[in-house]
Amino acid sequence: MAIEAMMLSGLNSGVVLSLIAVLWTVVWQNLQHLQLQQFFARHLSRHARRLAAMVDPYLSVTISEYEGGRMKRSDAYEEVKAYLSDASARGVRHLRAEGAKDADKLVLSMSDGEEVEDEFQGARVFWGAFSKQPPRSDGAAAFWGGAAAQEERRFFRLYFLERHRSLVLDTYLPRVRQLGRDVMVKNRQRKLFTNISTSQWSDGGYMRSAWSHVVFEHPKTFDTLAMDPVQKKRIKADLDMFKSGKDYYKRVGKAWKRGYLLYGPPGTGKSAMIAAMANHLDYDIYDIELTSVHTNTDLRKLFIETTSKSIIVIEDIDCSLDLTGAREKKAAAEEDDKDKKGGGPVRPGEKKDTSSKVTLSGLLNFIDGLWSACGGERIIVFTTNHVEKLDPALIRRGRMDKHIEMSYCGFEAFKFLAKTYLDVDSHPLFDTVGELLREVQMTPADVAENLTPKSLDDGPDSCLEDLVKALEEAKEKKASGGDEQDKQDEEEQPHAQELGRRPGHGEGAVEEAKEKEKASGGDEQNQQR
Ligand SMILES: Nc1ncnc2c1ncn2[C@@H]1O[C@H](COP(=O)(O)OP(=O)(O)OP(=O)(O)O)[C@@H](O)[C@H]1O
Ligand SMILES: [Mg+2]
Repeated sequence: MAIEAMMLSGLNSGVVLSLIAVLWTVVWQNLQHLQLQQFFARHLSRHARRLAAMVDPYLSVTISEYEGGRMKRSDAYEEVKAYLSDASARGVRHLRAEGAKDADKLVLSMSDGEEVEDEFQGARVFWGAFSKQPPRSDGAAAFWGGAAAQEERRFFRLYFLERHRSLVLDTYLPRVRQLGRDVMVKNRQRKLFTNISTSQWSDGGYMRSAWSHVVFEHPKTFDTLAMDPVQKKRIKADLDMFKSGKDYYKRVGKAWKRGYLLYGPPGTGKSAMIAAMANHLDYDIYDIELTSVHTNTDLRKLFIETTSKSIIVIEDIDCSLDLTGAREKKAAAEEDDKDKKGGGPVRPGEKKDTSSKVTLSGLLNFIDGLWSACGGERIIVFTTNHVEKLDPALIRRGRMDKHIEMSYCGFEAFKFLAKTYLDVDSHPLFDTVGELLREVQMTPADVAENLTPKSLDDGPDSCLEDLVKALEEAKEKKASGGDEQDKQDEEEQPHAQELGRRPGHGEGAVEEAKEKEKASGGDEQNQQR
């Protein structure tokens, strides 16, 4: 088709001949698997190349799917693929289809062996899509390459006339990448990744990717998250600043990442906040289940496989790792040592120790920018119900840059939820609810549940009555269970004293954190009350 077009446009026969020669070479490269070629290939393709060299003024640029020893997917390849997806739909007979953001739409790209023509400022260029079998690699390379190491190696090759060299290399290709990025944004389906247990990474000799994913479609946004409007505005501004901070991070020599610590009792909206952050930034989420990660090396591999524009989440960090008490430097160093010596990838047939050996030092290393050096634009979020249990080293500034307390529902948060769930700005029961919320602690999750209509007959009146009832019950329970609670607190006292903190829901640590934050002046406190 390309040849026909060239003839029609009246280009000289030398160009046509050269294109034939180039296409001939390409065809033969693609037919490598045929036995027939083994006989002719060596002679004919050499002649074709010689012919091309004599008359061929064409140059080519190859853009492969993987770069850097196949550990990292090439951004350029993805961008070219996205750019060509538009062009592909026009002139290509065989297309590959993938899902797009809009559930009914498909993103089309060229199948292997297809070719598409493009024109830029009077220069005509040709793109070809190819793939070849991966060479047999050793176990370690296959491990680090993951599933990708077993896949065919895809690449695009761009052909253009020598006289268009600088136009193509300096202007056209950067433009293609830029337009490709725009198409990617348009079609991007955000994903929620979860890590596969490391014992399944190497399954009967087949190296799997460390992550599996589903499409991320969480409806929570900052518009439906109940919290102090000033704090919400600040968090959004912080996220916006991060997203557009590429040059800033480069200038100050920091890895382009930011750590958030979300702490507070269960049901106060920590997970909801992560979803809102992902929706606000349009990022993917990588949810790391640390108990399924067996060594520090595995943790590094997981991190290397994350892509930029992502939020890496470790929920309930205090439950995932034994981080209580002082930092056991020696134990951590020993673990690290073991990890370096023998904790690496498990080969097929080897027995896997299933207990997690991820250490605090491994985790610190992970968030310290050492591994984030392999790519930018990543946010790391830890959540915990017990901030007092976390090692100070883990949450110090530079690691967890921003500490956000998510607390029980206050009157402002209640009014916000009433507006969101019931579409009411005021109601005679508001004052009663406000008073009760001052006396008992109820999480936004419980308030939201009470405000959710349970039948078609339910309206603001019945829902608010339900909430008042629930709050009164909680108040009674608190009054009758007060003595018991005091006893329990006394029992907990020794441990709390050991830690040098007051007992209870970690208020001591929270207060400490607040004081420190006041001193440093940099933190967010989501005081919903
Ligand atoms: N501040 C809030 N604003 C709006 N909805 C909230 C808020 N907090 C909680 N919710 C709602 O309550 C439910 C539970 O909240 P979420 O899972 O975010 O709590 P969590 O703090 O992550 O709890 P856990 O510590 O148990 O993981 C969600 O459906 C969420 O939409
Ligand atoms: Mg949660």
